[in-house]
Amino acid sequence: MATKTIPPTPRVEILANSGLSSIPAEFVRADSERVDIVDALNNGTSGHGIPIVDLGALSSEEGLRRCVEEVRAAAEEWGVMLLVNHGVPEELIERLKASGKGFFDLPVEAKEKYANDQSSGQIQGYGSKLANNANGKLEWQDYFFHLVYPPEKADLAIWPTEPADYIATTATFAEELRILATKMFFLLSLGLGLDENKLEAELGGKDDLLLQLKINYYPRCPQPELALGVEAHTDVSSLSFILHDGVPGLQVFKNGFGWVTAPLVPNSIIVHVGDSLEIITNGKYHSVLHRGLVNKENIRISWAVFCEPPREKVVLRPLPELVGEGEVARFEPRTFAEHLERKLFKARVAGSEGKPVCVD
Ligand SMILES: O=C(O)CCC(=O)C(=O)O
Ligand SMILES: [Fe+2]
Repeated sequence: MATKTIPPTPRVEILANSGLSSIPAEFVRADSERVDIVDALNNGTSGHGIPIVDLGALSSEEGLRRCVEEVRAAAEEWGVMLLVNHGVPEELIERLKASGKGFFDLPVEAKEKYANDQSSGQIQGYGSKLANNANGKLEWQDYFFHLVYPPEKADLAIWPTEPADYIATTATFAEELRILATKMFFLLSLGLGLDENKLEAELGGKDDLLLQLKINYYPRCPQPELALGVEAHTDVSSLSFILHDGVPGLQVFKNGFGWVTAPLVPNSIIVHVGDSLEIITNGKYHSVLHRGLVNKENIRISWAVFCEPPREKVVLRPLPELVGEGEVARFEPRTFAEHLERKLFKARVAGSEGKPVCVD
C-alpha cells in the first residue's frame, strides 16, 4: 500500500463538503469553454442518436452480420456506442458498483492511505487531477486508478482492502470485461474486412493488452455551470468501457450536433473508441471527444476501464491494409509511451488556448 502523502491539492470531496457557495478559480473553466456547460440534471441536450448495439444475437449468423455492421457504423460515425446484452453479468456489475461506492463512502483520511504520488511516478491509487494543462484548470473529481488485468501485472498491495469484497469483485469483473473487449475487437476487425483477431493482436494481444480501471468520483458542485467533472478529451486507450451509477453527466461531441448527452439505458455499457484504435485504423474508427458535467444535487460515480496497448512493445501505426490506394497514412508511427508524451506536451503548450488536448 502507498504510504500516506500530503495531497498536492485538497481533495475535491473535502472542498465540496466544506459548504462553499462559489468554487475556487482554478475550477472555473475558460469563458470559451463555458458557453455550453450546464448543470447535468438540468440539461436540455438529448442523447438521441448515440447508437445502441444489442450483442444478444451474436450466436446466429444473421445476428453476427448485423452486430458487425452496427458496431462498424457506430465506431466510424460516432466513436461511441452503448452495448446491451453484452454478457457481463448484471449482478456482478451491481457488486462492482457497490464496492466502488463503498470505498468512496469511507472518510477521506481512510482513502488517503491509498493516495498515489504522481511526482514520483506512482500513478496508481487514490488521487485528484494535477494541473498539467497550460491553462492550469482542475477537474471537479477525485478518482481511484489501478491496473486490473492481466492478474499477474496487477499490484494487489495497492487495491482497497475496504470494502472487504473490493478485490475479489473487481478482479472477477476485470476477467469478464476482458472477454467483452475481445468480442468488441473481433466485431471491429470484421467490420473493416480484417481477420477477426487482427485488431486485438495489433494492440498487444492476449498477453500484453492491459486493462486500467479508473473510478471517477464527482462530488456535488455548487456552481455546475462553471466547472467540468472531466474536461474535454479523447482517451489514449484503444477502447474504453464506461459504467456509471445512473446519474447523468457524460457528453460526447458529434460534428454537426455539438455536445450530446449519453442517455441512461439500464444494464448498458458505454464503449468509446480511443486514440490507439484510431491510429491503427488510420482514422476509420473515430476517437471520440467527450467530457463530464457535474450537478448540484447528486454525487456521480463512473467506472472507466481503459484497454491499453503495452507502453513500448508494439508500435502504433496505420495498418497498411487500411491505407487505401490514393490515401495517406494519417498518423506517424509511435509507441503508446510516445503517444502519451506527445499528448502531454501538446496539452502543456496548447491547453492555454482552450484546445481539448488533455490526457486521460
Ligand atoms: O465519467 C464519465 O462518464 C467519463 C469519464 C472519462 O471520460 C474518463 O475517465 O476518461
Ligand atoms: Fe475519457
